[in-house]
Amino acid sequence: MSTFLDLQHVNVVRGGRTVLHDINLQVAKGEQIAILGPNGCGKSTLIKTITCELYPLAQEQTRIAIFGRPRWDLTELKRRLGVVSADLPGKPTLSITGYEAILTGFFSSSTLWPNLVATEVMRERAEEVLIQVDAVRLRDVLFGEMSAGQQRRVMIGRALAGSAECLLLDEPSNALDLLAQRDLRNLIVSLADQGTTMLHITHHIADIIPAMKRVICMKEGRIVADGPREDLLTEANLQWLFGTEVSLSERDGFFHAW
Ligand SMILES: Nc1ncnc2c1ncn2[C@@H]1O[C@H](COP(=O)(O)OP(=O)(O)OP(=O)(O)O)[C@@H](O)[C@H]1O
Repeated sequence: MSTFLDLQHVNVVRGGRTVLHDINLQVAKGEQIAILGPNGCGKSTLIKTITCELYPLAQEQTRIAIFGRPRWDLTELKRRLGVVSADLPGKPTLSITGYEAILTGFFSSSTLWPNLVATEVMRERAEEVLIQVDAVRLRDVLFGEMSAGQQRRVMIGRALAGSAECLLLDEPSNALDLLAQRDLRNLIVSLADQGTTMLHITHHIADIIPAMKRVICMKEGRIVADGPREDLLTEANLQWLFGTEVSLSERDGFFHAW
């Protein structure tokens, strides 16, 4: 199986402090992985390192390869990686429709600026994506008038439109109500069924869908465990990871923690 990501001995500094320590991580194309860890342990920093928004310290042993390549044109990399977070997109996105928001994925832009002309092929693909992410009803709704759950759905469509080969999901279910969380989870299940490579950061254990067979645990800037979900989604491990009492139950392959 070919490799999506290969990080070796990666250290990242932010604000003068090392926040990622000696990260070693290999991800094959087609894998679906959950990343868990307490606030501030470096999960988002890891995603930003993969998207080349942050760079590791240049050290002798450090290696970073994304889709097998150490160097990237950032526009091309942005197209091949679909990042979806809970952050509100910029102001220009708020006044475009769901359909237009999906089209912006082809240009990695925040809106359809006048110089960006969508081809017929792009338009057809955007219509397909609306169906793929079950957002046809949001086609003509202004992004700024959608609920947070609807916006997340369209943002996943935007990421997929540009033919992203890997989805990097950074706590996309934050601030969603129970129904929107479930809808988003179902969408992630269907994308996993289609073989989409995914790295999914979440604080909601129930978001770690059964297809995510590999779980990575981070603590204080380090990967402290990387293994099968059945070994790591245990009360003892989550208690140790988060430093608090955790009760866990399982139903239909989904875990619930409280
Ligand atoms: N812009 C920044 N400048 C300096 N330090 C930062 C910056 N952003 C984050 N950090 C620091 O980097 C460390 C890792 O932060 P990061 O956001 O990657 O953690 P996280 O695991 O994603 O947290 P959370 O679960 O709260 O989103 C933290 O100590 C944080 O304070």
